[in-house]
Amino acid sequence: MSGKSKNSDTSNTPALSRRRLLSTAGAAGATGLVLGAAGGATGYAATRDEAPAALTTVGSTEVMFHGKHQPGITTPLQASGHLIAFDLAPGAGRKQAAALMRRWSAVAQRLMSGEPTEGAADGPGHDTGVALDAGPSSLTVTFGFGATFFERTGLTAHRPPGLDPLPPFSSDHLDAGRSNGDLWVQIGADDALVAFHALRAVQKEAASTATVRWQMNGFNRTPGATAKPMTARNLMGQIDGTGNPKPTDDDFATRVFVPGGQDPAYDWLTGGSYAVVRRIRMLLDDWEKLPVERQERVIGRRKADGAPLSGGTETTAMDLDKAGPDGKPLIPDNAHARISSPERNSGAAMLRRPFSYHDGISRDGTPDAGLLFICWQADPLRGFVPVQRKLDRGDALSPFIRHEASGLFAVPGGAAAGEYVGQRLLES
Ligand SMILES: C=CC1=C(C)c2cc3[nH]c(cc4nc(cc5[nH]c(cc1n2)c(C)c5CCC(=O)O)C(CCC(=O)O)=C4C)c(C)c3C=C
Ligand SMILES: [Fe+2]
Repeated sequence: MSGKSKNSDTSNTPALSRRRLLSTAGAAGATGLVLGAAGGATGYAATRDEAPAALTTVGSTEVMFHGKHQPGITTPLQASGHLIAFDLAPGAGRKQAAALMRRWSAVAQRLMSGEPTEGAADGPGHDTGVALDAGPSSLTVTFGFGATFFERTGLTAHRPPGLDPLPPFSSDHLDAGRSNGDLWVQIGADDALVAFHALRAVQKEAASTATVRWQMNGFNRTPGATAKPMTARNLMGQIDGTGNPKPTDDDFATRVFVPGGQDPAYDWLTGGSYAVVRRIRMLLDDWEKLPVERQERVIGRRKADGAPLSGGTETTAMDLDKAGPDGKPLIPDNAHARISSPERNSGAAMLRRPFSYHDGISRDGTPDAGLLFICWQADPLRGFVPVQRKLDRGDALSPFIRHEASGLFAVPGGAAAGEYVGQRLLES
């Protein structure tokens, strides 16, 4: 696995990075927990010359930048994530946006392969050194365009209908300042410093072309923290992601990626996808007061192992018709998993790929924590929108969550070698 892409859609020959060759972080891989314990308490300082050793799988795993689809969509969840949205600066139009996408793509490619950025010491491309000792660590950088990007760049004829604004939902408590944006970048990595390094590089390259509109930070479980790989848990403690479409499903690609052969005006989006981003706060003080059996009825699945309340294991299909001895359905009528299931939504499905977030404690003492819900689909009107409409009308989870920010972005297909992301739109 070492040095190989985990993303089959973007897999390619792995590059041996300079950073990896110079790395002394391999010592962490070799000594593992010992370094973890000592390093954590006292910091680590080499006391004698130590031969560089191979990086662990976590550090050395590289996801390819070039490919049919952008990385960060089917890539396994990473431990650390940053979302950042930009607005084009006054006076910046199509030409400046194209130059920015070219710069961002070059930076993303270098960082994802474990190389530092390149640039003059006093320029935006100057590497900050934050990730110097680390390998690629499954870094992905994914770029998207919001509806307003097309007006700003004079490309409204190429704005796809899938970018029409999301409808309002009764449960929305949206903060406009933390919603939408001309450009959106999703960064994920299995090392927090590698992810932060990429965030700074992306922000600095935006230079005078685009200004930050909002930025959010998230996390997931660290690879290796569980005895076996498993579906992630969220901050409510639930196993979250079980019902996701699987890359092995026959209809996976048609559900998640925009097909070719549509209106030529939107050809640039072939192989791309739409990302719906929602910052959903969890009202954890209320949730944690519920006994586990009630929590399980809210979702319709068991907390310990994610199995449906109709029986079986996590991977057993939910039996929505199965009733208990009292004649009532074992998976309650308002259970979140029932209401959101494709079976109850004319097949509507999406690939959920979230990060958890914790932004500290609010003045009232409650944690500002929840889910940076990101879902991917070929068409939001056949993915997020119908499902959220239905959830909005009677989901048992609703009293325990609050949608606080929202974004919808068209994410172009992956860049071919020698191309930058979005080139097919910006040079159409
Ligand atoms: C509109 C889409 C969805 C929002 C918003 C949403 C928020 C949300 N969900 C959980 C926790 C769980 N969701 C689960 C399943 C599930 N959720 C959605 C959609 C939205 N969730 C779908 C399509 C599904 C899959 C349904 C199916 O096919 O069975 C589950 C069960 C496990 C799983 O399948 O992933 C949990 C748990 C939270 C906490 C949350 C907002 C904070
Ligand atoms: Fe859900």
